[in-house]
Amino acid sequence: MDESTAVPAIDAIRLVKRFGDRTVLDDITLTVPQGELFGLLGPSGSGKTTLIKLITGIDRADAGKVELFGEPMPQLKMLQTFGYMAQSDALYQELTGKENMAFYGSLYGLAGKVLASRIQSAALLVNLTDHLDKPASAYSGGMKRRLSLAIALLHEPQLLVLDEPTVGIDPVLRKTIWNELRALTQKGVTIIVTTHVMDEAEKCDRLGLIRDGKLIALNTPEAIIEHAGVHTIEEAFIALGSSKEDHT
Ligand SMILES: Nc1ncnc2c1ncn2[C@@H]1O[C@H](COP(=O)(O)OP(=O)(O)OP(=O)(O)O)[C@@H](O)[C@H]1O
Repeated sequence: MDESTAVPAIDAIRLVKRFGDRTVLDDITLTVPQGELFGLLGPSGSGKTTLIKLITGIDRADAGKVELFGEPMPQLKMLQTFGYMAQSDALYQELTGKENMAFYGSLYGLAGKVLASRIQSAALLVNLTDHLDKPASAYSGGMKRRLSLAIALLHEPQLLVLDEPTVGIDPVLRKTIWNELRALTQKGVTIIVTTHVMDEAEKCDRLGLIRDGKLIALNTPEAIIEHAGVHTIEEAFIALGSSKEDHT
């Protein structure tokens, strides 16, 4: 491993985030090496999105720090480094799929033939090629998610930050997308993804289990299963990760 790949893609150190007097993230330390497919798993409200927002610099921590590729966050120049797919789609409803992609692509400095070819390949990946000329308002929820994913991929970032990317996407396409995510990591891209889908969690190189703002497990899926003394990630998640909030 050379010097540049030895720098972790994500280095989050002792992160604390409070909303009012409520501590939503409590002393989270997490290092994701380059090329890893890392999954964040946790009950609803456990703090996954908040952690993602601190990693991308969208929100600031009350304590602790985040570095991406050795650079402290937040930092404007780092915006080129990662692609972010938020939980809610930030699409222009009146623009077509292609126009949405062209708009976001231009924000990343893409233009001309390069932009056109990136739009085509990203659209192909998420199976939207035949729908590129429809307005986003005419897309289903799953199509909007796919368009958002395509946008996150457009500038071929070194790091992909995906907050529940496959919600509303059918199982066949989900599989295709996960195969592609794996292919991207094989090219050295780092991916951090939040998910509620257990078979997706099992595809990750390592998982972080969050509960009530604390990282309660951080390991490979196999090691987490073994440590919890169960047979599947779903059982491990229930054994380690269930909270009262989740059973209401
Ligand atoms: N801006 C905010 N102001 C106040 N509380 C917030 C804010 N953002 C998040 N929270 C609270 O922080 C906690 C963690 O929220 P977060 O969205 O990170 O959870 P999550 O694990 O991503 O949940 P889900 O799986 O449902 O998306 C929740 O209790 C939420 O209500």
